[in-house]
Amino acid sequence: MLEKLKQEVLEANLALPKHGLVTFTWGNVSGIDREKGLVVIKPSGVPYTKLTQDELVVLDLEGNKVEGELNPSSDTPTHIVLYKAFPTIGGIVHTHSSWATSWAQAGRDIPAFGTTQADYFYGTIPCTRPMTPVEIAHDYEKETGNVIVETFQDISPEQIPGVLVHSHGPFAWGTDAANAIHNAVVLEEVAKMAYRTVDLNPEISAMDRHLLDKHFLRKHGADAYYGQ
Ligand SMILES: O=C(CO)[C@@H](O)[C@H](O)COP(=O)(O)O
Repeated sequence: MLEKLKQEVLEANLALPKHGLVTFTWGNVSGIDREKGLVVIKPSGVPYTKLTQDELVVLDLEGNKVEGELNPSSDTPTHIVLYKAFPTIGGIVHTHSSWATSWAQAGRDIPAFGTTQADYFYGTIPCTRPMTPVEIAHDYEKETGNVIVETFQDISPEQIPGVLVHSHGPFAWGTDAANAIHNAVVLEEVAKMAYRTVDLNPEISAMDRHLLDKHFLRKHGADAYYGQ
């Protein structure tokens, strides 16, 4: 079942340690087959060095396990909420990557200070509000998805393919698992750059809108400024 998607999700999970985005078993990647309404995700707590395609878990969008012997990632409810709320995304990555997690723990949005961020994020990368004691006690992982959706009520997930979950860490997404990994790597890099930017110049403000538009809106399409 879903062999091609499983291969994509396995490769994306194995890319997490390769890119230095995870320590031990932290983090997880999933992908979705929209036609079948099925999600493939990493099993919970399994070391990446030992992860195999057969250990991936398949679930439906109600969270019912369809295939797999192991328990799915503990963050599965978050992934499912996001797949339901953001119908154009095909893959989701969660990490505790150091720089992005530091912004999440500080409860800070990451403003767009430069073209590196502007090429992938059309402005500020938001941090969610803190969750309430009731939300935490009720179903932390599902409520994490809900607070991300709340944060994006006026933001396009295609234009800002990532978020910082307050007191937890980053989630990134994309058209598929590989694209979500790409956005997760960029998120961590711009989190590092932004910290150093503010450290070098505490008075710095977000980048000029015209430059942001040029880079985000003109990076793709017929008159793209970048690539072949
Ligand atoms: O934040 C947490 C646990 O507190 C999770 O995001 C772990 O980092 C990954 O959990 P699994 O995907 O292995 O269940």
